[in-house]
Order: sequence, then C-alpha cells, then structure tokens
Amino acid sequence: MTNPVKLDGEGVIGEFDEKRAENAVRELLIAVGEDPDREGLRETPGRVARSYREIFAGLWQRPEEVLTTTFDIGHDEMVLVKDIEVQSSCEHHLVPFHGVAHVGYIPSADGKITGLSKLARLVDVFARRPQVQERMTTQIADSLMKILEPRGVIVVVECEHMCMSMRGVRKPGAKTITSAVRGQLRDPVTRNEAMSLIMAR
Ligand SMILES: Nc1nc2c(ncn2[C@@H]2O[C@H](COP(=O)(O)OP(=O)(O)OP(=O)(O)O)[C@@H](O)[C@H]2O)c(=O)[nH]1
Ligand SMILES: [Zn+2]
Repeated sequence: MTNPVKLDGEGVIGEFDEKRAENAVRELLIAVGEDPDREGLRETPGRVARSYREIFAGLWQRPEEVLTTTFDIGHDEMVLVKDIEVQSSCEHHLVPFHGVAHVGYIPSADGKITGLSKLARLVDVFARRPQVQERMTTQIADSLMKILEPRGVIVVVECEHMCMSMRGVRKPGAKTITSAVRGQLRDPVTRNEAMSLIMAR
C-alpha cells in the first residue's frame, strides 16, 4: 500500500508515520499495565498502527478527489441517497461512533450531478478522521455546496457514540441526530419533502 500523504498547493506536507503510531501503542500498553512483549501482544502495536492508517485515511484525502465525476443529464430535482453507513471516531475518546448518513441535493440549474457512490465516498472522507458529529455533518454539506454548486443540500446523520455506550454515562442505544441544510433546501416545503423521504422506512 502506498503511504498516504497530505498535500497542499506546493506538494507533500506530511505523511502517515506508522512507526511512530506503533511506538505510541506500545507505550499505551505499558501505561495500562500490560506487557507488550507477551505472546499475544507482540504484533499488536504494528496491527493497531496499520488499522489507524485505514480508520483515519480521510485525513489524507480531499473532497475534490472523490466528487470528480459529474454528469450533465439535465435532472434538476432532488437527488437523495439514504442510509449511507457511517463509521467514524470520536475525537474526544478515540472510540467509534457509527450509524447512517442521508445526503440529498438539488442540482444546479444546468443539471450538474455526481455519481451516487461519490456521495457515499464523500461521507467516508470526513468520517475517517477524528471527528465530532456536528462538524462532520457540516463538512459534508459545505463541500457538496462548494464543489457541485447545487441549488440546495441536506445532510442528516444519525449515530450511536460508543463513548456514551461502553464507558462514561453508559447509555447504549442513544442516538444523536445532526443536520445541515443549505440553499433552497432551507425552504420549509422542500425541506419537509426531503425530511419525509429520509424518515420513511
Ligand atoms: N457535541 C458532541 N459531543 C461529543 C461528540 N462525541 C463525544 N462527545 C461528547 O464529548 C464530551 C466530552 O466531555 P468531557 O467532560 O470532556 O469528557 P468525559 O469526562 O470523558 O465525559 P463523559 O463522556 O461524560 O464521561 C462528552 O460529553 C461526550 O459525550 C460529538 O460528536 N459531538
Ligand atoms: Zn467520545
């Protein structure tokens, strides 16, 4: 696998440091009272480092890279992809939060649309980072507005946070719902139409 790199206009500004992540996990195991050299744990720091590469892959991706394909098929009414699986990590506790995202937009007047899978890829770009749900929701909506220049966007995210289930307040099953609405989808009629499609089971 090629090492993920972070780019700006000038070129590479950083890259995933697997060795450093591995050393940090080894330290963490010692800190919690484990022996990182015992049989079952010997390979663990390396495995965790490699899995972090995957879990945080979105840090090394830009939304412009995934929202590439646009078609001009003249469809100028709402497009909504529901129930896109979200797997993210709470930036406060570095444990998962997971659930679904619903992403809809009203294409620009000239009918510029993107591939449906690209909406799910866009969700992943922002989910695969240390996150808070509110920011992730906003980032999905704002990047869609910027790149696709649609007339409106709605993003609704429903997630369970493991930091509320497995520790702390311990309320498994509690769901957090966040939304971001832009442009014409702020209009109550259009917004209600989108929300009824999202809520229909
Ligand atoms: N707004 C928001 N809060 C989050 C999100 N993920 C986790 N949190 C909250 O972040 C807060 C961190 O609170 P702190 O008091 O600093 O940390 P803590 O002592 O571990 O808090 P508890 O979880 O209540 O035990 C908690 O209330 C979490 O529920 C998120 O995506 N959005
Ligand atoms: Zn948390």
